[in-house]
Amino acid sequence: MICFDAVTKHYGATTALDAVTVQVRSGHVTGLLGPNGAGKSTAMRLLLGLDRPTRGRVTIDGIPYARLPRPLQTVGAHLDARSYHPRRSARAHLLALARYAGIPSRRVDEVIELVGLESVARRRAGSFSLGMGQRLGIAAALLGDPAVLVLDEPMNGLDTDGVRWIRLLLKEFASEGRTVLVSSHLMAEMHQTVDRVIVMGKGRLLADCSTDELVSSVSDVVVLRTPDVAAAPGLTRALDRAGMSVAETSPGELEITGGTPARIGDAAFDEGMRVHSLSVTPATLEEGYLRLVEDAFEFRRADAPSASGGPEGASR
Ligand SMILES: Nc1ncnc2c1ncn2[C@@H]1O[C@H](COP(=O)(O)OP(=O)(O)OP(=O)(O)O)[C@@H](O)[C@H]1O
Repeated sequence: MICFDAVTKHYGATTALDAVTVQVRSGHVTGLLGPNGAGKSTAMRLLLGLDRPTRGRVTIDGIPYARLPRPLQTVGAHLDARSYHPRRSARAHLLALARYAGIPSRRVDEVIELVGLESVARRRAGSFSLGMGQRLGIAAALLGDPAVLVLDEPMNGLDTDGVRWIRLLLKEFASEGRTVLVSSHLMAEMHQTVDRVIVMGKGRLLADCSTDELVSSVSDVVVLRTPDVAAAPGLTRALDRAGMSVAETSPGELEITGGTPARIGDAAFDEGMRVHSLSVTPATLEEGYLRLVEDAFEFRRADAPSASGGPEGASR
């Protein structure tokens, strides 16, 4: 388990992290989400001992990264798709890392196979595409067969196959009881990959919950189609009384939020309306995330006494 305990990080006048306390649990793929500048990379760097917190502590199973006896065998990290020597081959790069960490060289061939780089392993890494660089970075992260995996935007540059591959890899990793922390701006992909989310905004923790909880904070949209256009105003009033919100998007087509198809279908029946279709568009992680971030910052704008101070807001 990774623990951030009241972690603050200042860079001059910028507060990159503001008293963040959160845990990243084992056995889950946790998405670290937030707008640009939210503090995601800073959190990862502090976790990996690449920078020091101004206040607070970050630990991995109770130990700060710098004091881990075998760091590469404990935490595998991939922060940058181009973090290799361009003239070295992929295999030579991994061999050098393995030698440094006391990892047997046969593990290098294992991870090369695991990430699908066998055919290019002896090519200079400088000639790699962004996607191949991502695979090499992930190979390096997996080298020590670590219990914790930390990946910053690992899906960038990967093709559809590659994205699917990494999704399955991370899920399998977590199903073995390991800890996975992954950041990405690709919300549709995150929705399919992560089962927990940590959402940051302007250095603060906005949410720490399951993906399902965040998604269910926004409603599914139900679209009703009817040939009985004249009955639409009556149904709209009935649904409105029942606490749903309705928009007539075209004659005979209503877009309804806050209700289930069963409740809407029953209400239409009571109004004597024939219904030709009721289709549900499920809420997405992107919508839940956007609602959370927008609410957090609107709330602060309205209540903040000054630009530097504001209420704790939407942490939950
Ligand atoms: N080395 C640094 N020196 C000065 N300011 C920094 C440094 N690193 C980060 N910051 C600032 O800290 C804040 C958080 O940056 P960070 O890179 O952690 O955000 P992020 O959530 O990873 O953003 P992105 O999604 O754009 O990668 C930003 O305002 C950034 O400008």
